[in-house]
Amino acid sequence: MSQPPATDVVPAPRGGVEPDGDVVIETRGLAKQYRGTLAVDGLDLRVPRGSVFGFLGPNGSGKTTTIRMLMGLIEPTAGSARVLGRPMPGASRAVLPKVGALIEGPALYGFLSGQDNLLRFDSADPTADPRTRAVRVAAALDRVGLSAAAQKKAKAYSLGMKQRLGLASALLQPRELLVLDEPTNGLDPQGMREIRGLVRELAEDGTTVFLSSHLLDEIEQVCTHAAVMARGRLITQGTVAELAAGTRGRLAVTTPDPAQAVRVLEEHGVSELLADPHTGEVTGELPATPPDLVELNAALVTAGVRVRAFGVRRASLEDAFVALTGEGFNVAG
Ligand SMILES: Nc1ncnc2c1ncn2[C@@H]1O[C@H](COP(=O)(O)OP(=O)(O)OP(=O)(O)O)[C@@H](O)[C@H]1O
Repeated sequence: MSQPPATDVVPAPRGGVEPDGDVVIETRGLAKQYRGTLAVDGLDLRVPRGSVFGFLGPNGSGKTTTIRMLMGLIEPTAGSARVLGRPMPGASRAVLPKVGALIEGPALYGFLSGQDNLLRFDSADPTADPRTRAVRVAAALDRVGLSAAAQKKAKAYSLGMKQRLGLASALLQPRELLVLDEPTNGLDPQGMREIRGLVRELAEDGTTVFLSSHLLDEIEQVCTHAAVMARGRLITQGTVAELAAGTRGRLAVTTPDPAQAVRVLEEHGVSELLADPHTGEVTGELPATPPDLVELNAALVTAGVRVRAFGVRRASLEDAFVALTGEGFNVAG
């Protein structure tokens, strides 16, 4: 039998990112125009295989529209998208069986049990083998921790349980890629923790997970990589560590003398100073060559500023977002 010749030629990484073969989602100039709204504008996205990729942006920034194009549910106005190396929507039939997707909440029948919902999903899949159906449904329920509630009607499930059942439906078949649109939306902190734990476990098993969120701390907690969207445009993408390292971190001083503190800090090169009159906290951006923090603190005290707390806050993705867009990460409705 003839084998393709072995080759050790690996395509050169472009711009420090993974070679093409290791990218599960790639878009070029992807755009979607609705009447009067450019929902997605010239998107170049690269999602490395094996990553937990956070697709981050305030409400209305174009995340769902992008996901719908990636899943072949709507046609782009311009540009192209490849998922698992194949063009979308053209190759939907070949690609979608390898992708588990949960978009805008699971569509469940409330009057059916969790188990019966999954049996129904599975029988609607023409590629699913009916002989192994019961086993696969049981395994999916077990995977998301719903075995004990399998016989309960879905309408009696909590929101978190419904979301987990939705995830189970995406896990009935082995998947190379999971696409989750705002998987923790509306969940309480416990429900969020459960979903985050599940996402981590799935990633450990080798599934690439692409999840959208408008919650920065969620992305920081669970994702290895992220892309930041604002108003339909990609602001940046990379590893979460790289994104957060793009900002220097903010100095924070708590004091009953904020006006004086602002003056002293300004003299020492601290910029973008903000004083919160309610908490007495003064924050600011340290200069590129930061002053010695011990001396800075001493300068405040010498100038008569009473210092309750003093420190540098670790740069977060939120800082990165604010630095990149010049706007706060407020959910824009
Ligand atoms: N079917 C549609 N027709 C017209 N405009 C739309 C349609 N779908 C989305 N939009 C608009 O496109 C923009 C992007 O919406 P999209 O839902 O993709 O954002 P999002 O980041 O996913 O936000 P959310 O988290 O609120 O869903 C918004 O201004 C929205 O109003």
